[in-house]
Amino acid sequence: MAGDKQAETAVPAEARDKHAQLAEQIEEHRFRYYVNDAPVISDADFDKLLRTLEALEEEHPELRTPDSPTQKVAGAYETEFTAVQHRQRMLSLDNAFDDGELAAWAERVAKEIGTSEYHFLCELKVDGLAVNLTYEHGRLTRAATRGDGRTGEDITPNVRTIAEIPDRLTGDRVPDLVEIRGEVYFPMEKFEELNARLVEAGDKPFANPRNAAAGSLRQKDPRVTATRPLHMVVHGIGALEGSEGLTRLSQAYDLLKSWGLPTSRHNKVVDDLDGVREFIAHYGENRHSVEHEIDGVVVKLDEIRLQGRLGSTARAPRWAIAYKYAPEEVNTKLVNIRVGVGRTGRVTPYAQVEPVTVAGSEVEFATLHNQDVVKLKGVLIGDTVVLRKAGDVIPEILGPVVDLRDGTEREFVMPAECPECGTALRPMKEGDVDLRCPNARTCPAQLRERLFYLAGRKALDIEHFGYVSAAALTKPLEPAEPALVDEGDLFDLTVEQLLPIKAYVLDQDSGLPKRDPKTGEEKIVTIFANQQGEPRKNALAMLENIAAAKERPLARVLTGLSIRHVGPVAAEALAREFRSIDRIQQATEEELANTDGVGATIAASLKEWFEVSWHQEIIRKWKAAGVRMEDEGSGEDEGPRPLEGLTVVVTGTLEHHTRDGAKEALQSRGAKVTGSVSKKTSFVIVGDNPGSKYDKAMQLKVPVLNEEGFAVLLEQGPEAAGEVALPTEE
Ligand SMILES: NC(=O)c1ccc[n+]([C@@H]2O[C@H](COP(=O)([O-])OP(=O)(O)OC[C@H]3O[C@@H](n4cnc5c(N)ncnc54)[C@H](O)[C@@H]3O)[C@@H](O)[C@H]2O)c1
Ligand SMILES: [Zn+2]
Repeated sequence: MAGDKQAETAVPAEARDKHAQLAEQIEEHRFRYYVNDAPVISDADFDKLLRTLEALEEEHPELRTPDSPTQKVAGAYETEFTAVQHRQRMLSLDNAFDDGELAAWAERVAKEIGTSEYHFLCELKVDGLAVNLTYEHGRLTRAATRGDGRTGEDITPNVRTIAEIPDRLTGDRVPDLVEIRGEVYFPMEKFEELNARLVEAGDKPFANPRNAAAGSLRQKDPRVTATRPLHMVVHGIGALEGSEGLTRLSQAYDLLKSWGLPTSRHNKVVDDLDGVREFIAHYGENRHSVEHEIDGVVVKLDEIRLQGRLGSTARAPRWAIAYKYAPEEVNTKLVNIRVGVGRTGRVTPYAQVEPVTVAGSEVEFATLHNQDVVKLKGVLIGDTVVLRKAGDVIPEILGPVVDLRDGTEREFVMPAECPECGTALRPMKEGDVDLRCPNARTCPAQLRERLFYLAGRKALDIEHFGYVSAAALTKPLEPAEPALVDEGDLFDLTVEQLLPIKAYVLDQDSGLPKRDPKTGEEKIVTIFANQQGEPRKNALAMLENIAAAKERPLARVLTGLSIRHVGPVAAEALAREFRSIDRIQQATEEELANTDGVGATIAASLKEWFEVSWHQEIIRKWKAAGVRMEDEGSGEDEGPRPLEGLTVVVTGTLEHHTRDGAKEALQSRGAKVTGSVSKKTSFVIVGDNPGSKYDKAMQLKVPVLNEEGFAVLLEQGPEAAGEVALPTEE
C-alpha cells in the first residue's frame, strides 16, 4: 500500500521536530481548555493549529501515530473529579470549514453506503460542553463530562441542579438503560452578570460563555453550580438496552422528547445536500435568533442502520460532520481604554484593541458603556481579551484571558476632566453612573456630534456635511478660532471662512485622527480648499446644501436642535400640534405634556432647553439667517382642513397606503391620528389583520372604515364617510 511505501522513507528531522512541537502546544491548549476552563487562544486559532498538524501528517503519514492529537478525543486528564467509564464511547466530530469540504464528506458517504435511500439530519452545533447522562430504569444515575471519550469526570450532583434535565424519564417505552448525550450551555445574555458577580467577589472572570458553562458545571461544590443559569440540549444517544430498535435518529429525538428530555426545536431532516446547504445558509443568517450560541451546523446521516455501516474512526463518527461558521470571537490585545464624549456630553469609555479581523471586518474599537462596566468585566489595560462581533452589533469585549497576565497590566481610571475641552466631569444627577462634560455649548466633541447629527438623515439632511467637516468647523488646527462657536452660526458660514481651515481627518468611530497608511502619521489637510487654495467642489456643495436646508420642515429643524428626548418622532408630534417654533416655545409645560406623542418628560426637557440663553440665541440667529421655522398651515393662510377636529386610528395593513402614508394623508387634512381607540375616536380605519383595535372599535361602536371608506373620508369628508362605515353590530 502507498502508506507502507512511504513509511520506508525517513521523515526529515525538521518535520519530526515541528510535529512534536505542535503536538505539545495542542496538548497544552487542550489542558487549559478542558481542565482549567480557561483557554488562552481562540477556538479558531486552536483549530488552525490542529489543521496544521493534520496537514503535516498528510505529508508524512508515519507521524500519524495513535497517540497523535489528531487521532484522539481530547480530555484524558487527572482532575479532582472521580473518573467514570462511558458505556459507549463519546466521540468528537470531523469539521468542514467550507462547502467543498462538506461536499467531499457527502460524496464519501454516498459512495460507502451503496444506497440512495438516506436522509440528512441537520442540527445546530451548540456551543457548550458535552455531557453524558445515564438513565437506568428511567432514573438519572450518573452524569459525566466527555473526557477522552472512554473515561469522563463524574459530575452527577452538579448536573442534578439543572432544572431542564429530568431526574426521571416519563412516558412510554422508557428503556432499562440509556445514555443520553447533549450539550450544556450558558446563555450569552446572562454572561455579563456572572462575570460582574465573580469580579465583585474577587474571583477570576470567564473569558466567554462556553468557558462559563464548563467552569460552572465542573464545580466542586454543586451549590455553586445551582446558582448558574445552565441549560442543556440533547444531541445523541449512546448505549441503549431494553428498547425496540430505532430506525431514524430524528424519530429517536421525538421519543427522547416524549420522555421529558430537552431536545432541539431546530433539527431538520432534508433529502439531499442542497437541503443541507439551505439549512446552513438559513442559520448563518439567523444565528442570533437561536436561544443559545452556535458555532456551526452538525449534519448527520439520519438512518441509524446506515450510521452503523459507516462506523467511526478513533476520534469521530464517519456518518456526521460539523460545518463551522466563521468565528465571531477572537483574542486580541486591549491596547488602551479611551473615553469618548457624545452629543449630550455623556462620557463613555471604549476599548482600543490591536486591530483584528472578525466576522469579515477589521475591528479596532469596542464599546465599554461606562466605568462600572469596565470594572465588572474585570479587564485591565494590556490584557489579552476575547472580542466578540455578532452580526451587525457593535463589537464588544467579553472578558479577559487572565492566565496570560504578566503583571504589566493596569487598571483603567476614569479621567476627571473632559478629554476634549478639559472641563471637570460630573454626573448629571446625583447617583448617576454616567459622567458628563458640562460644557455643552463649546466642548468641541459635543458640538461636533451635535452638528453631525444636525446635518444627518434624521434632521436637516445636509449632503456633503459629514463627520470630517463637523470636526474641521469646530476644532481646527488652523486658524486658532473655530469657524463655528456653536451651531447658531451654521447658516452664516462663508466660503472665505472655510478656505484657511486645516484639520485632522477624524475617524467617526473613534473620534481619533486617521493616519496615513504609509507613514503612520496623522493626516492633516486643508479640508475645504484644494492645493491651489481654491474651494473644493465638496465645500461649495456643502454651502449650497446648508442654504437649501433653511427650507426644511419644522420637525426636522426641531430634531436637529438635539433637545434631550426630542427625536424625530416627538418632533413630528410637536410640529403637527404647534406648527411653529414660537408656539412651541410659548406653550405651557402642561400644553406640551398633553400633546399626543409628547408627554411629561419631553415637555420638561423642552422647557429646560428654551430657558438657556445660548439656545435662544441659536433660534434667533437661525431665524435671522432665514431658516423657516414653521410649517405651512400655521397662521392666516391656512389651506383647507376638511378633517379638522377628527381623531382617527389606523390599524391593519392597507393595500394602497403605507401606515405612514395614511397618517400623513389624514394629518395634512387636519385630522389627529392616535394609537388607541376610545369613545372620542371619530373613525377607525381597518386594513387586513387588524387586531384588537378593531374589536375595541366594535365594542365602543366607533365607526369603522375599510380601505374604500377611507378613500371616501379623504375625498368627500366625514359625513359621506359616516354613510359607508361598516356596521358595528356583531
Ligand atoms: N481555545 C482553545 O485553546 C481550545 C482548546 C481545545 C479545544 N478547543 C475547541 O473545542 C472544540 C473542539 O472540541 P471537540 O473535539 O469536542 O470538537 P467539536 O467541538 O468541533 O465537535 C464535537 C462536539 O460538538 C458538540 N456538539 C454540539 N452540538 C452538537 C450536535 N447537534 N450534535 C453532535 N455534537 C454536537 C459535542 O459536544 C461534540 O463533542 C473546538 O471548537 C476547539 O476550537 C479550543
Ligand atoms: Zn468637553
